[in-house]
Parts: sequence; C-alpha cells; structure tokens
Amino acid sequence: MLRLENVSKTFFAGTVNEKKALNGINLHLEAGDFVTVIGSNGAGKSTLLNVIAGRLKSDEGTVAINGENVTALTEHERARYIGRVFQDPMAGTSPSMTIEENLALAYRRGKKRTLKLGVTKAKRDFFREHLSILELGLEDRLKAKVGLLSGGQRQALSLLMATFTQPEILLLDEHTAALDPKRAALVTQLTRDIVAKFSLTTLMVTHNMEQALQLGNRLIMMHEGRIILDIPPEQKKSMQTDDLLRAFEEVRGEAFAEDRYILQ
Ligand SMILES: Nc1ncnc2c1ncn2[C@@H]1O[C@H](COP(=O)(O)OP(=O)(O)OP(=O)(O)O)[C@@H](O)[C@H]1O
Repeated sequence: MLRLENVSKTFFAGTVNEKKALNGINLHLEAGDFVTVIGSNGAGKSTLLNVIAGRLKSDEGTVAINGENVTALTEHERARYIGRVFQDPMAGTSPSMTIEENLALAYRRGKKRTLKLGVTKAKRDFFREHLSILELGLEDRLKAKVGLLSGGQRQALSLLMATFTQPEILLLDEHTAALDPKRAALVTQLTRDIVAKFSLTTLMVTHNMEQALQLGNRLIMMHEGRIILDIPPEQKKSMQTDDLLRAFEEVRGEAFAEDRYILQ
C-alpha cells in the first residue's frame, strides 16, 4: 500500500549546516498496517511524513502509494490518497468556519475543485453519522464555529476530517502530544477505533513509547535519518518499554537518552 525505496533528504546540502534528515529509507506498509514511529530528537520522523505527504521533495528515492509512483506529485495532488493530523489542534481545522463547513471542505479534499461546498441534506446526515462516532455530541452542533471547541474536541474533529473519506494512507504526527492527559487518552482511543473501523493503513509518529506499544501492529524506531528497528507484530505484542530501550541499546551500543520518552 505504501512503499518507500531508498528515500533520502538532506537539508542545507554542501554547507556547514548540512543535515541528512533521511538516509536511504526503505519502508513497506501492507494494506491495513498500523505502524507507530518513535525515535530521538531530530531522527527524521516528521521529515519522513512530509516526504510521504509531498510537503517535502526527497533528493533520492521513490514513494509509491497503492502501486502508483507518486514521487513527482505535489502535496495537493497526493491529498486524495492521504489524510493527515498534526500535533497542533489548530492546524487541521478552520476556527471561523462551522463544524459542517469544515467537514464539507475535508470531504472535497483531493476532489475536483468544481464540486460545490454547499451542504445538502444527504451530506449533513453523512456528517452527523460520522460525528456520532466521536461520542462528543458534535453531531448536534453542526452550525457551531470550530473556534468554540476545546483542543481535544478540535483534534477529534481533525482526526475525523482526515479519515472519513477513507484515505489510502493516514499520517499522524504526534497528534496527541499537545493535549492534556485526559484528552490525549480520548483521542488515542478514537484513533484506535477509527483506524480499525475503516481498516486504514496508518503511520503514527509519537514520542510516547507506551502509546507506540499500545497502538498498531508494527513499530519502527528511527535514529539519525535511518530506521534502526522494525518490530514485527508478534514481537510487538509482548514488548514493554524496557524491552524497547534495551533493543535500542543493542543496536546503537548506547543508552536511549531522551527524557521525554521515558518520563511519560
Ligand atoms: N525544513 C527544514 N530545514 C532545515 N532543516 C530541517 C528542516 N526540517 C527538519 N530539519 C532538520 O532535519 C533533522 C530531522 O528533523 P525532523 O523534524 O524530521 O526530526 P524528528 O524526528 O521529527 O524530530 P523531533 O522528534 O524533534 O520532532 C533535524 O536535524 C532538523 O533540524
């Protein structure tokens, strides 16, 4: 479903600030795979998602989605294949528009621009039905401005907007990191439910090792632009945080020194 071959990305190439953010990444996700991604600061996790989404162009390598080579496509052209949720709850939604207007925009994503933004009764029913999955009562607030929602509600809405058109690939970029623990737990649970409901092929970056172990069927760890660990389903099921830290040490010959992972 998603295949990256030999993908590399260097920032400020040829200068003293040269940074190899991705270094020969090979990654293959089967349809329905839910892969969690962890790694140290600056490991290249966000760059990886940006290269998949087309926000950044790789210097080398190819990205294919469902067998189609999308390497040359722009972010907009890839939008019909990809749903994405960012860390910032403000990033995925428009505060001055209503819930139904936001959903209508998301519904159009990647479709021809000639489609009208108008909300028909059938579409409104469709939105209501999907909003009810969130169990936040938003299905009764279609005309409410999104700016009035809490961060957790907005992030839940962003998640729904990224997924209800059933994209080929869902990219989650630390999408619970800016929420307080209770709301983070809610959005984590919704993520689990929605990914399962639509059988979405998902790549989720998180700095929370427990979340990375709880969610998904596979886990990858990145370090200095490379995938250094790729934990398959059977092994991941029984893994604890300590096992992950030990696995990192075995590969790198040094302790994993990132407080934000361990202090969660
Ligand atoms: N647009 C950019 N311009 C220049 N350098 C960049 C850019 N984006 C990322 N980098 C650099 O590339 C490296 C990888 O960054 P990236 O954001 O992908 O890491 P990350 O694993 O997501 O890190 P973090 O967990 O800290 O968010 C870092 O050294 C970063 O400073």
